[in-house]
Amino acid sequence: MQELIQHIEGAWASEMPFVAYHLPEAGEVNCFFPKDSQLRYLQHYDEAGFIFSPFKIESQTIVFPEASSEVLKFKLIDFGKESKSKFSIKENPEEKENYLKLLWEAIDQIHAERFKKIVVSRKISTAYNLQHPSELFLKLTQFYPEAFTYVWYHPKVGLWAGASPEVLAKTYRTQFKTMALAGTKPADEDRDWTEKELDEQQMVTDEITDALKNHTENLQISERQTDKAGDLLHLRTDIRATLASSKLGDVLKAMHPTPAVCGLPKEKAYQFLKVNEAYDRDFYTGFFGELNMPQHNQRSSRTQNQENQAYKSVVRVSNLYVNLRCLSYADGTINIYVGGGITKDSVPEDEWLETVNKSRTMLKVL
Ligand SMILES: C=C(O[C@@H]1C=C(C(=O)O)C=C[C@H]1O)C(=O)O
Repeated sequence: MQELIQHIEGAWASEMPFVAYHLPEAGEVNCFFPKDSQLRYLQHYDEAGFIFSPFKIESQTIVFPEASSEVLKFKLIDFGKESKSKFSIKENPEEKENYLKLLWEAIDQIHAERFKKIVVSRKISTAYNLQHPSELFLKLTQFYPEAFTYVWYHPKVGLWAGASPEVLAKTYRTQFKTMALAGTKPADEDRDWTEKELDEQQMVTDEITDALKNHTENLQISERQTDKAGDLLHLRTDIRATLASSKLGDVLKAMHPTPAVCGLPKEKAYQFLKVNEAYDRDFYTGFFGELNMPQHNQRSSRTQNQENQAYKSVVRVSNLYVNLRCLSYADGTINIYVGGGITKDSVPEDEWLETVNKSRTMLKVL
């Protein structure tokens, strides 16, 4: 653990890129330390490494290639540091008014039947002196063991950190998994899901299923369930399929941005957001994670004349998550990114409150 902290702090102090991450419920932390600070972009989805992809489809995906990085694993130890942060941000009335205006605009457009759903968002900025990214990362792993937690840094981009509950794509050989995640309520709110929330989540399931139809076989859709993400609950449907002749890159192109983070119809919603959201989402609602990284499986095989014999197989797997419940940091400023899905039944004040609740996921670790 001490070694992990030293590695992260060493890279940070010498302004060298790194990523440290923890997959849901995993026993270890993985890290990439690229050997130089050149910014590399992904050319093809056959490459192996850790990728960091922005929301905008026309922008390039950054890769820390496996081949030119030091790739390390560290055992994760529960260090029992449950100290909640006292850090808070005062509500800014002007920010609230602007966001309510954006929400009304989105609702008006839905009533005018331009969209069925649109996910609007905002950025909350505050002065902050981030000294130790390893501390931030370990708190994330501690508070959100069920999420994909990470801290990512490149000197030419800045630092990002987060705790994402949302799988975009997992692959194991030809097996493909994703999920439709939508609908939000506080975990301590004792109420049923509303029609609005159920409808909103169904739209996401239908659209993802549709996008996958042309690229996969054997589509399987699970029952809908409630999923906990920090202090929030979401509705979730798991979707599995077999990748036929299509490659992961084609599937991602068909899926991203899903209606969990953009809207329906996709292209119109995307254009609306470009014009009406008064800031650049950057990597928020993009995706990130392991691309074609080796997974070592140890199995025992009993062959005809032999005793049990252990053998190792290596399978290349991908684990990509949507970049939600995240923050960025550069030059003494922290930005927390939050949004929510708007449908015809949305109430602006409730949607504002939802973003306030979502911001707590990151505020807790500051
Ligand atoms: C957009 C965000 O979350 C997404 C929107 C949700 C919603 O509208 O209920 C729920 C989960 C995510 O798919 C966010 O966390 O910023």
